[in-house]
Amino acid sequence: MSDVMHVHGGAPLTGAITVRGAKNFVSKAMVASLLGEGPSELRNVPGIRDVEIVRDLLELHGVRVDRDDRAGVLRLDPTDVESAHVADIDAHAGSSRIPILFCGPLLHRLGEAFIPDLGGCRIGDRPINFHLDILRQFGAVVDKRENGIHITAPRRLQGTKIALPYPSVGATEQLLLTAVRAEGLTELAGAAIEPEIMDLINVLQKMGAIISVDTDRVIRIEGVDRLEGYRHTSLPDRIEAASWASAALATGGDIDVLGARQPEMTAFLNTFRKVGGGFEVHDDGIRFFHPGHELSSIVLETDVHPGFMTDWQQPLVVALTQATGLSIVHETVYENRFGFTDALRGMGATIQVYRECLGGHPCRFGQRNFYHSAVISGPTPLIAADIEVPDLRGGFSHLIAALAAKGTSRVAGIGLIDRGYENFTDKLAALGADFDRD
Ligand SMILES: CC(=O)N[C@H]1[C@@H](OP(=O)(O)OP(=O)(O)OC[C@H]2O[C@@H](n3ccc(=O)[nH]c3=O)[C@H](O)[C@@H]2O)O[C@H](CO)[C@@H](O)[C@@H]1O
Ligand SMILES: C=C(OP(=O)(O)O)C(=O)O
Repeated sequence: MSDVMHVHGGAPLTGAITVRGAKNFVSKAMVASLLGEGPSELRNVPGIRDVEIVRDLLELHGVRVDRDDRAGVLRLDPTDVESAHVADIDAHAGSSRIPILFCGPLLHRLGEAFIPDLGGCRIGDRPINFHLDILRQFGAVVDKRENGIHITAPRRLQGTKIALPYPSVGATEQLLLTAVRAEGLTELAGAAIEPEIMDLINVLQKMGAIISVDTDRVIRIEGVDRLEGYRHTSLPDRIEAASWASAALATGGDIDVLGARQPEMTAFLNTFRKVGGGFEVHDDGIRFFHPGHELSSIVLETDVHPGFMTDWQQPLVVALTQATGLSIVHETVYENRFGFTDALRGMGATIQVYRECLGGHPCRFGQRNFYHSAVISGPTPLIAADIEVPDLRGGFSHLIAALAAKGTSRVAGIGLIDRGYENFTDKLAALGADFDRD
């Protein structure tokens, strides 16, 4: 399929679509299957590229993967896990953030692992220093190579006490996937507590792990000698759900997001309401709609859970171009997540980015050279343009902008969006969008 879409915008998106399992959970649960003695079964798995990447990596390590795409079921059998050939793994360099999470499970099973350089969205430097510090504290030896890292465990990994300088999602998952089979107790202070992490803890507990989570971001794990396979149904993708909600608002539409759930989206729903968006939580999902009157400008800071998630920011900014007055958005999780606003400016949006922390609280990126605050002045009608998709969420935001804009936009690099949005062109068609993807 072509990587270019021609979008004939200017009409509201209306109708119902379904979201399935969360990109940021399913890929981790797939890695967790490596820890089990027997097969695991994961349900509500979306057909996105990140799932394919992790499936390939698991297969390269000897995991047998059977899938039923329609039903969204993956069966993962790690009985014959073996070291993969470095050259094969190397081919996955730059593909996603997930390979670094193979460290703990592979060290427990094989005593060594080669991890290719990571990919994922280029929205900041995204170092892996917390991950490596954690692994070293468990007793692993890390050797940096040209295209990745080689990591070994000269003896069984030992439980340890760690405090994270920032509640990193990936580093918390690294710790969980390593501590569950390490010898003795592990305590993590300053842990991330995103819903996807809580669902990973559900999976690990089903496998036989002993994990407790305190309300003060402290997680304690008692290592065990053996874990079994699991059967689990993924929580829904709250980022995809919020993306469609923002699309409804930006295009003046009405989208029923089947599968979306309220508990993981509290912070988003509060903000959506403050902007003036309407929503209705029902048994099968959440319906999001434009209220038919003016939208309100807001002041917003992204944050770790339970705050307003950074991955919700880019789609919502498009909707804020249609709100009356000045909105301020302070991005505190990534230092470089406003690059996508260049294209929006080219489409008629009035958005200025600043180095200062404008949201109210100083963050790690203040007084440095990072344009991590944005002021959006609206409402401004959007006009069609030629756009190049920069990353996953920025790309979806550009699509929303093209759908809201009158005229025909050419959106290139659309394949990047497949990494995290299942069948998005079918869903757009179901919502009445007018486009060609040749
Ligand atoms: C696949 C996946 O689940 N991706 C999500 C995950 O990314 P990911 O797990 O990569 O994000 P982190 O929570 O680790 O990153 C948060 C911040 O910590 C910094 N950091 C992180 C690790 C480290 O070793 N050193 C360090 O400095 C990062 O540069 C960033 O500024 O959580 C992010 C925050 O909710 C989401 O935006 C991503 O969608
Ligand atoms: C930043 C994201 O993903 P990743 O960590 O996979 O790059 C995202 O999903 O918005």
